Amino acid sequence: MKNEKKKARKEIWKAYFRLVFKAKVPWVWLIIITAALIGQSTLSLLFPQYTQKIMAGDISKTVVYTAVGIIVLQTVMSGFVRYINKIVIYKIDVSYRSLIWKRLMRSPLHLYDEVKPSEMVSRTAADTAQISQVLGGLFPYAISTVYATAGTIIILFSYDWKLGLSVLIFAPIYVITMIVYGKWNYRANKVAYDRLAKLTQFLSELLVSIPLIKSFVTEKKEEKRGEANIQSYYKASMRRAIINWIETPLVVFMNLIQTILVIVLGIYFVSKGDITIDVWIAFNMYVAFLWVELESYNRMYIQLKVSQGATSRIAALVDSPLEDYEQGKPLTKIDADLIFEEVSFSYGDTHVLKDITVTIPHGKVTAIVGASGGGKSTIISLIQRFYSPDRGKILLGDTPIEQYNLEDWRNAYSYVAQDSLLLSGTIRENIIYGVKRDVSEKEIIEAAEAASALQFIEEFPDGFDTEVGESGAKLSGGQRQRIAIARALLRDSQFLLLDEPTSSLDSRSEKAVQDAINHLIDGRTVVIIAHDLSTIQDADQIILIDEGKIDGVGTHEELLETNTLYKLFVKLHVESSAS
Ligand SMILES: Nc1ncnc2c1ncn2[C@@H]1O[C@H](COP(=O)(O)OP(=O)(O)OP(=O)(O)O)[C@@H](O)[C@H]1O
Repeated sequence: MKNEKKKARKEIWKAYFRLVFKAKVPWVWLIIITAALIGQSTLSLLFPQYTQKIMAGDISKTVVYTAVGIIVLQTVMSGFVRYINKIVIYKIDVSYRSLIWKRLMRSPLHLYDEVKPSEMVSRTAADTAQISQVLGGLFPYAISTVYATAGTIIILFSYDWKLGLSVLIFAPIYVITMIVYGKWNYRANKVAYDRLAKLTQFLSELLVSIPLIKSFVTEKKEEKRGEANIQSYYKASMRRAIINWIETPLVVFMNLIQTILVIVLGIYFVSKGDITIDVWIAFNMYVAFLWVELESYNRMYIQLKVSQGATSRIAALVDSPLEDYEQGKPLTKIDADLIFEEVSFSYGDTHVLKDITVTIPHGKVTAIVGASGGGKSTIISLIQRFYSPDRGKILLGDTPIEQYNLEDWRNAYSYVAQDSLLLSGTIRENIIYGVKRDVSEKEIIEAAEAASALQFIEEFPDGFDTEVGESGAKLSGGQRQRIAIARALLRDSQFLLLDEPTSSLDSRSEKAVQDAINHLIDGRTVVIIAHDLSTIQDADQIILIDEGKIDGVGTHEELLETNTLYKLFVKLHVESSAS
């Protein structure tokens, strides 16, 4: 257990170390801020010496002006330090946010299976802010505080070692108390942070599910769940506030004991003639200074501990492998048969595909059919190289597909999903999204027309300049699908992957989208997951998938003759259409 803790501590330091070198940390600014803080501490260390001189009756111009100069310089520097510090923190912030954003764009899809999108949001926004506070704020302060503490202790001893010892004897009691308190305070902080993260996750998930909540009339239930989360965060915050508050009386109490000790000992030494009153006053100022420094260790410790969660999450993201867009054979077209050779695949422990061996012929339409959850979409994901098979190979002709450059591979096909997502922006921007060549207005109009989308687009007052809203929310499902088909037409890939593009539509929209699909698939290699009998019947080849295995391959007629499951599938389909 102890060893594990030690290992975890070592790991977290390693994570800080790695992160420092992963992003563009503004080293020059960091050095400037650290130097400025050390300069400020040096002024603080000098000031009591001039106070002492004045107390001893030396009111020469040099002494008075220097003392005033120190105060003025300190005030100016503290403003400067605060300003520079903000700059450093923002610069670090921006470099980590950019780094994380780039990694999120280049991370393989399975990362998103493991981490919820709302958590990704908090990694990009909140976790990065914590790291930059630590690297840009805490580390320079820690260096200058260590410098100031060492300086104060040396000066205290140089005044009078017995008085110095009286302070130092008391310091361990203070440090131990503060470590115990610090751990307690850290736990309270952590609970509050965790509950805030839970509340944020809850809100981001629920707010995109409002239609679901309304249609199932679960508002009251969700109100209660939300209220429970809000209250739970409130309680943790209150607890944290009380524990934070305890710090003040605790420090005041210990400060009092220390001050009494210094006063009593001071009176004793002054009365004995060992030290003068001015030395004693300066000594007291240094003791007060030391307390301020010791207090800041406690705050830094808590900040460091609280930031550890964020650090390890960001380090895990930064260390996870990225998709490689650079290596691999160049490819312009997918122009050979696609061959699955004994392909098996699992999502974690869920075995989905088992020993799939099949050929998707070039230039033909292949329909994949089968019961829900059988693994049809997974086949399309494997073709897109979102995941790699656990066993077996997928070949283009006789070359394994992972040998091709990934960017070329993904540029070589077009994909239309079950419910196509659009991005906020205009209809035009969405139609040309991902089309990597210049397209004329005429081409856009032609693509929209072929996708049976022109009519509804022209009915909008702003036509192609109509804003589609977040994720295309201002359009209907059928309209979104037709825009996605227009996009696929403009990409003009010879290889198409269509994942039940009409599944979520009513029969009128389905008809419009079906017309668009017929335009799209004409003369191309197509893999289409289909549920409508007309698409299936027209396909050159049908692959019937059942529970991750291939149950039959052939044309509609062949399968009707030979495959019991297919016969049942068609019978059910005809019955459901009739009803
Ligand atoms: N990202 C994922 N992580 C874990 N399991 C997954 C993931 N995607 C799919 N699955 C599981 O894999 C199995 C096959 O899913 P897949 O989407 O390939 O089936 P499908 O035949 O396309 O189903 P449908 O017709 O309902 O779309 C299901 O049991 C599903 O729960």
